[in-house]
Amino acid sequence: MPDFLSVQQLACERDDRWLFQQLSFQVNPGEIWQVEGPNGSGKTTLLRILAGLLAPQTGEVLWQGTAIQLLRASFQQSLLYTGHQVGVKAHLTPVENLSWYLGMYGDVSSQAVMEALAQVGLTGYEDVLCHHLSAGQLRRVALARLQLATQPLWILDEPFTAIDKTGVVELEQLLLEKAKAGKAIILTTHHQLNLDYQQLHHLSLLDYQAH
Ligand SMILES: Nc1ncnc2c1ncn2[C@@H]1O[C@H](COP(=O)(O)OP(=O)(O)OP(=O)(O)O)[C@@H](O)[C@H]1O
Repeated sequence: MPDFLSVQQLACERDDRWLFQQLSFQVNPGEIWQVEGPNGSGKTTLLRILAGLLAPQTGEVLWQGTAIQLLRASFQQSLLYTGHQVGVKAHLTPVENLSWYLGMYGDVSSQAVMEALAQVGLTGYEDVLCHHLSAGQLRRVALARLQLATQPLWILDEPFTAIDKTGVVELEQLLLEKAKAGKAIILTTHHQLNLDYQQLHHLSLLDYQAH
């Protein structure tokens, strides 16, 4: 049985500078991987490579044994990727955003959408246009997607940005619950995850810098 996601000998150069070299690791269901490193060390770049949005100079990413660039659509169907931007449409309400987003992955009942919004603390804001919401509330709309996401692999770039203390604890618990249910989660955050979980791994990009 091949690894779920296998990262092999990646190297990436930006502006004549190697961000990382000889970077290999394997991700399996139930694992959470926190990618660490200072500003500019290449965390977002690595996540974009893992999501198939950027090609590395060398190395490859295999999804269940096959290089992701050969899989394209089937890999994208298996992946939930959230970038730096919240990816929420300002001219739609939270309900409309979630319905639109989830519609791409199949039917989700409106009750499930309302429950997901309630779980991220947006009760009462379901039908407010998103451009009237605060930065943290917008981030929470994006996080409501995680409540409903069915993809087995999650790649989350800075999901804790703009989230208040209560939201941070709630998001940590959500990630834990989903990992225990079998999701594989790779994320970046400058926040120290407060998770007592044996399958939490730390990957420091400082260990893969060129010497
Ligand atoms: N499109 C691009 N073209 C050229 N260089 C880029 C591009 N995007 C990022 N870089 C460079 O790559 C390096 C790594 O950037 P990246 O965004 O991956 O870092 P990061 O570790 O995620 O940083 P932060 O913690 O600040 O979010 C930076 O030096 C940046 O200037």
